[in-house]
Amino acid sequence: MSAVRENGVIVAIDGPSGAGKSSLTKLLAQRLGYIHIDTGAMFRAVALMARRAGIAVDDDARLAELCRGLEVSFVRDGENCRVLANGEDVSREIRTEEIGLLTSAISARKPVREALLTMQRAMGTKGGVILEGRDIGTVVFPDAEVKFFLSASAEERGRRRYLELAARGDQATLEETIAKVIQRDKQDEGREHAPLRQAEDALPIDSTTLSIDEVLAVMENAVRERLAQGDKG
Ligand SMILES: Nc1ncnc2c1ncn2[C@@H]1O[C@H](COP(=O)(O)OP(=O)(O)O)[C@@H](O)[C@H]1O
Ligand SMILES: Nc1ccn([C@H]2C[C@H](O)[C@@H](COP(=O)(O)OP(=O)(O)O)O2)c(=O)n1
Repeated sequence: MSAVRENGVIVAIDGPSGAGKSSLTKLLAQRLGYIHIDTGAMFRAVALMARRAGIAVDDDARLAELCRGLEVSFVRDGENCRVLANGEDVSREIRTEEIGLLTSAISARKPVREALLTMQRAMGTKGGVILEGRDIGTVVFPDAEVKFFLSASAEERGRRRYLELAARGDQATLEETIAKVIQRDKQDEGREHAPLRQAEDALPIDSTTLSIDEVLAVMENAVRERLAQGDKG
């Protein structure tokens, strides 16, 4: 059990694409007054900048150089959070399915993981943060006080992503979207460095048949129970 941190505890929410990590992290952060750290957005920013620079996904030397010169920051914009890469608002560009697939490949590269690991630990060490991603509870903050592993069936996650894309005018079919979700799962789970997996001490939540509010209630209760324990020393 780690010493009480300056700003509160660290909450880790890991899980596959479409499980609800971003939605729940945003809501839980609002409920707790915590900072929301979208680590996926950080990897997406790297992928966007690499594509712009024409860097191949396996060119580790150039990816390492890119990361050394990259600052990813989050700026509150009312209810939402803007993602800045070296000061440029890339919030929309990083959310395309093309960047999502490219990110899955680039995030498997060791120099990229090492660079973002340093940034993520610097952002969260004092606590009072909720980090969402694939390896928060296993690699970034193995001593996080509260860990969740949020999942859902591939079909349900594909359906959610399909509805999200359709709302943005994307023409992808449901079948195509489910296939892409499964492809990303395989890439995220099968890579050598920091693969997606459930931490042994994470609370698993299968959201396949749960609403966002039902998942939020489970998460908020678990965090408040842990905070109460901390008060007892
Ligand atoms: N439990 C749920 N039930 C129904 N829809 C959900 C649920 N959780 C998330 N969603 C929806 O699914 C889509 C993907 O959620 P998101 O939070 O982006 O997942 P992730 O960050 O894990 O990829 C969003 O449109 C979101 O509103
Ligand atoms: N901590 C993290 C976060 C994301 N990634 C990788 C794996 C994902 O395929 C991409 C994009 O992550 P993101 O969370 O934005 O993707 P989803 O919203 O879950 O579809 O980045 C990672 O390797 N480690």
